[in-house]
Amino acid sequence: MTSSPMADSMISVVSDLSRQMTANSRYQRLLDSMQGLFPCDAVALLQLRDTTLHPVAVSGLSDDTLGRTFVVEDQPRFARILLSHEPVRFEAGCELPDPYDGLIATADSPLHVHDCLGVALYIDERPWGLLTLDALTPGVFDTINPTELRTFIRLAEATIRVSTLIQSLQRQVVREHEVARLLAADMSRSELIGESPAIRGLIEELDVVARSDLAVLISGETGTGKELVARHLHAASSRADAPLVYVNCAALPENLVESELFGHTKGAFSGATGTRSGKFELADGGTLFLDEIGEMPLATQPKLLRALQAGEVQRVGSDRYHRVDVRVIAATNRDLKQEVASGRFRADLYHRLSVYPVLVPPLRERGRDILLLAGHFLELNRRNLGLGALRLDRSAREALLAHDWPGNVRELEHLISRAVLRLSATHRKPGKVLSLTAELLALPCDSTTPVLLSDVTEYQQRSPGTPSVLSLREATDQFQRELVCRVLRRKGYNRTACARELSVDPGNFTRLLKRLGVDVEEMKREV
Ligand SMILES: Nc1ncnc2c1ncn2[C@@H]1O[C@H](COP(=O)(O)OP(=O)(O)OP(=O)(O)O)[C@@H](O)[C@H]1O
Repeated sequence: MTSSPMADSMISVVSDLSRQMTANSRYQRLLDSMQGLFPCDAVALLQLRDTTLHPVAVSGLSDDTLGRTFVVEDQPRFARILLSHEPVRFEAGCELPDPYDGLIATADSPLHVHDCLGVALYIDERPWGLLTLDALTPGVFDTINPTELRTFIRLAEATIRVSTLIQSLQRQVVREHEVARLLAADMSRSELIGESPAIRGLIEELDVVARSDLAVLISGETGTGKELVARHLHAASSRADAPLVYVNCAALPENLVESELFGHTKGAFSGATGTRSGKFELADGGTLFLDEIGEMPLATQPKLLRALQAGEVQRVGSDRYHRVDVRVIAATNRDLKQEVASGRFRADLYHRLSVYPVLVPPLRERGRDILLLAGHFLELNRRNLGLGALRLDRSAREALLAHDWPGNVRELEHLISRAVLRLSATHRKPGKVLSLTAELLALPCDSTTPVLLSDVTEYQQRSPGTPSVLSLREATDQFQRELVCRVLRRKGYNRTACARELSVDPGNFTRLLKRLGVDVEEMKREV
């Protein structure tokens, strides 16, 4: 039995359908079969995205063709092919400009003698893109059998259909994994510990507002538990089975804000190597938590406001809008009303976000909750370090209750972790109940940045010029100032990079600079 070239090509393309390969290789193999079957010097497959054609596979055209795009409006040949449901042929003498002018890899004769043929491809009745064939020999397309061409086009459409289906399933799997990861993180930490009237009142209020979809603005000093409050709200809401997506507005680089929040299409900007969903899309059906909202630059606030008002987002580089169903919770340790008054925060965005304002009380107003929380952190550390029972002795309890906690619950958490670590280094006997004393707690004056007491002592010994009468607070500040300046210089005055290096939240880092009186702009000028 003899086989025809058409039958061989069909068998090759059809068997590729059931093979595992990337969309690009699938398309490339389709074009190779096409070039073997029909007399031509170049073939190309172009995908229509909005109003532009993007080459996704080429054969016989110069390598850079894949990096180009063709605006349909500027290319009358492509426009004509897209409008037709039949193959469109452009004879050698056709006056319309050739989009591949200069791109045919083997061309050594003048381009105007080309024969071109193009076919629009349809997937689910909608135009997907087009296939083009170019030949250097005029009239060569006369020999093409129209039935074979039609058969091949249907096969090409089936290949594209399979490929897009596989891609969308892969995207769905990636999204589901991401959602599952976020859900697991949500489940883990949303319990708010506290029995004081301040915390009981807060929890009652949260349980009421959780049932609604109102935008909540959580305010409170640093480390009071605003993120935990957001987790609690989400976990108690009807959206608990959908993700809570976290965005740190202080850490969003200004040039990437839009792409982080709304996503981007492939090639939207240099570095955008693939299509990516933004935080809004990831939070669809769930909650978007905008932490440190007060740090969001004024220039980006209108973009956020627009998305919140319209309930739809546009990926960077795309003309299309996606509807999203997102509940927004924002948090700040700034006085946002004051920020509005001084022109640093937009009033309209403030009103949009603060439909239901919630204030998280500072730790110093929670009375004996300090001891409950200390017990909670002791237990966490005990488990992590595999220790036996741990307790606070009387001196430790009194010291904890007497301190005014400028760094709030986070300060307490760090303090207990350090003390347990010190204790575990010296007492390793199994089965013994270990007691934490006030001395071991070594309560610092400020712990927004966890600096060890030993670091400060070492600093004082290293700096002969430092007067020995420095208080612990002064010595700590001086040590922090020097450390911060050193890291700033090393990191080219990039605050985000410095915050990362010092393991400090970027918002806290900015506040630390302010407190220490470090003026980055001034430092730059001095260089
Ligand atoms: N009531 C609480 N019960 C248990 N843990 C708490 C409580 N409040 C805060 N924490 C813990 O204290 C730490 C700091 O809390 P969180 O990060 O929520 O504070 P924050 O107010 O968002 O801080 P920042 O203003 O710096 O962003 C976290 O580890 C959190 O789990």
